[in-house]
Amino acid sequence: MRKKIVAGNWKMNLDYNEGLALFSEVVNMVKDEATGTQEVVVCSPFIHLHSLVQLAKGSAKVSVGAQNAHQAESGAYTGEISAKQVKSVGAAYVILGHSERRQYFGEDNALLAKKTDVVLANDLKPIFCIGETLQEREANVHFDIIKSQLLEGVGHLDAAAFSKLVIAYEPVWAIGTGVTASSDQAQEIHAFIRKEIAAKYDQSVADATTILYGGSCNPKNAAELFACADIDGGLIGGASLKSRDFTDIVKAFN
Ligand SMILES: O=C(CO)COP(=O)(O)O
Repeated sequence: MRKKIVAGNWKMNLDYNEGLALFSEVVNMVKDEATGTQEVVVCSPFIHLHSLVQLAKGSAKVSVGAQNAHQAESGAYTGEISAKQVKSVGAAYVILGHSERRQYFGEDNALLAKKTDVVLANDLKPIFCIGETLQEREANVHFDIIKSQLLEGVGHLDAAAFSKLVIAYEPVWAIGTGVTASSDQAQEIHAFIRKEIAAKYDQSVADATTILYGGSCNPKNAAELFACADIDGGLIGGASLKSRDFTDIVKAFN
């Protein structure tokens, strides 16, 4: 069956020492918790990755991920980081397609398809984000948007490659706003995503795909969201910056 995952996305927060201190607390707190969460992933800025991987050694449950990788294997791309470089420090995951990358850095589905290929070729697991804006939801085109983000971004993969992905549904209107999708709204979209995966591949691929919810997820609403049939965990922004809140979300799977 699919894995239950809680992932933190620190975004562009925390200096080096702050990140190490927070991560050490999370590793310690998560260690002893009885929870249905099978894997805890922390997606940090690049500067932390190597040290976090070292700190995570010995923790069966905690993995480390990056928040982006360039679509080229290597080359003259000043300021960029490749998937191979991320892999070389021992990270396991890379977030791709986050709405902040789509919005502020112009990443579209075609570019994200290339990034997905390079990330997979380097034996890293993409956490592939999709989700509609408020205007798209109000215009009632959110299902079309989500379907095209899914199919144009990762629909070119064969079933074996697709099965390495984690999908994250993050409605843009819920990110950092304090407005969470209701559990009914989130479950509706998660079930839709799973149905689309089944249509593209088959039911066994769909049933095995972890689909995370992200957007103002916090210790108060996590249990209700995670109890939904098609919600397999969370991608947590703001609340991942506080060890107690993040660990309480990890504990919300019971
Ligand atoms: O964007 C997110 C995670 O990737 C969600 O952010 P918040 O949890 O801060 O709303």
